[in-house]
Amino acid sequence: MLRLENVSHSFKNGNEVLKVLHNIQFEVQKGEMIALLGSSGSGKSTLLNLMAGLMKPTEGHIYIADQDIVKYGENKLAVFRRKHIGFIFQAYELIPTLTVRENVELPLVFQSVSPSKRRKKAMELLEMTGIGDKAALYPSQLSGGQQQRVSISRSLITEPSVIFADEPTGNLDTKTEEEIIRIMMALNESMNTTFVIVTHEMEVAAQMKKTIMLRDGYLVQPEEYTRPAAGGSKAPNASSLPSGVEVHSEGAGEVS
Ligand SMILES: Nc1ncnc2c1ncn2[C@@H]1O[C@H](COP(=O)(O)OP(=O)(O)OP(=O)(O)O)[C@@H](O)[C@H]1O
Repeated sequence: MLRLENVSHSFKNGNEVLKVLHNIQFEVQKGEMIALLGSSGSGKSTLLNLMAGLMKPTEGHIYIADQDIVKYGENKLAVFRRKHIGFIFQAYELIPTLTVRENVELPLVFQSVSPSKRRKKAMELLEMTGIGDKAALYPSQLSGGQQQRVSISRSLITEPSVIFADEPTGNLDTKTEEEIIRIMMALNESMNTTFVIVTHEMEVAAQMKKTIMLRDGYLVQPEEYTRPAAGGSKAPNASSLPSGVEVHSEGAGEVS
């Protein structure tokens, strides 16, 4: 479903080249829900932008639905994104002048789906996320958790191959965070939608069946995440993982 092969990325600042991702390799199967965990600056957003086709990696290949999106030009990529990728953002990113239902419908407007079909599908998703009764309200009339349910409904309406959620509970209290995670897990089960959830919160990651961790741009094993590296920024190795946690770290071991 989603496969990264030897993905590396560097940013250029003047004459300086900063390598922020090193030989990232992993695979996410259809219907899986994984957490991408890492502290601030570890490279999570960069990796997310690459996987979502918003940036191109310096090296490597990214396959989504068996297509290498790295080879795509801008126009093809934009079409591909609309069809295959859904987003959930930390700050919800809802349009304040549209009602809840209209916000959820919006991605289908760009796909020229008829108004009655759009409305029906939006209402189904709002019922599934438990806010069908809020359809006629505006985002500002909703709590943070309710706004995130709108955003989740919107991300699902195009039936994307994969949904990338960037710190989806970052603005929410613990109880609401649990609700949102529970909703995403239920949708993952019932719709078999693939989710990649970016977070720096261990509590969120702990609820996922599979976790991928980044530190200093390398994939690492879970204990490496909390333990400071001896002797500076070293690429860790991966072995003896707790059950249910899958970490791939080919290429780790080099420090450049
Ligand atoms: N456009 C850019 N130009 C130069 N360096 C960048 C750029 N974007 C990110 N970086 C650097 O890349 C590294 C990884 O940043 P990234 O935003 O991917 O981390 P993150 O794990 O998402 O952090 P956070 O949790 O704080 O959002 C950081 O050292 C950052 O300074």
